[in-house]
Amino acid sequence: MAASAHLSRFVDFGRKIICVGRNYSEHAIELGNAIPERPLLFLKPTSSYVEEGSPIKIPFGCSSLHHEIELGVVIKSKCFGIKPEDVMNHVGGFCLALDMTARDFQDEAKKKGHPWTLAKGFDTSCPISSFIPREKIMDPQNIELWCSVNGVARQRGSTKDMIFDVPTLLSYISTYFTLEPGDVVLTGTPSGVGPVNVGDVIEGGITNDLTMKFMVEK
Ligand SMILES: CC(=O)CC(=O)C(=O)O
Ligand SMILES: [Mg+2]
Repeated sequence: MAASAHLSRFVDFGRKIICVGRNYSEHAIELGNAIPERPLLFLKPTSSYVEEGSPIKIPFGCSSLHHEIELGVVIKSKCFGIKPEDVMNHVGGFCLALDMTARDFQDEAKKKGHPWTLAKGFDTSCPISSFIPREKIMDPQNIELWCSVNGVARQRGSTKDMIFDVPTLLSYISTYFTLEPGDVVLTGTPSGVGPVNVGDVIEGGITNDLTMKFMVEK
């Protein structure tokens, strides 16, 4: 099956998008958050997906939309309660994603102890790259991710610096959620997150490999 066909399958099937927060200590610190003792999870609806060629839209009432570049892991087979040493057998490949975050909504939710659903799950909050087959990424803990806005570097980080590595994350998630083909796990963002405005162009990439580009619109 062609790589792009695989991508449209996971979008069309409407599977889960499970996100990990605060998985890089520098990022947790830059936003004044504690380093988590276990993975911090939240969900995005599948209506948040946006592919290259379509814009990211600033949600109504948001005055601080932030980019967060992240490595995504695409699940290929159903599993539940899987050990870290076995869980990679259920990974079909990877993708690059932006966990677009309405930071003002999130700050308000955090203060009130409310969920992050609006801040993280609005339409177009999950821009996603083409599918990267598993064989192209031999070691998911040695990937350099970058993000720029209007050609100016904002984020650059290595997946070596994740607090919880990919097998640990997937195993933890599978303790509570059945992972299914087409599910995507966003593994958290390195430091350097920041605001974007109407007309900005966000580019993201994996060094020496894939790039993706998205315009920001009202
Ligand atoms: C503070 C956050 O928004 C957490 C998050 O999404 C992350 O990637 O870290
Ligand atoms: Mg994130």
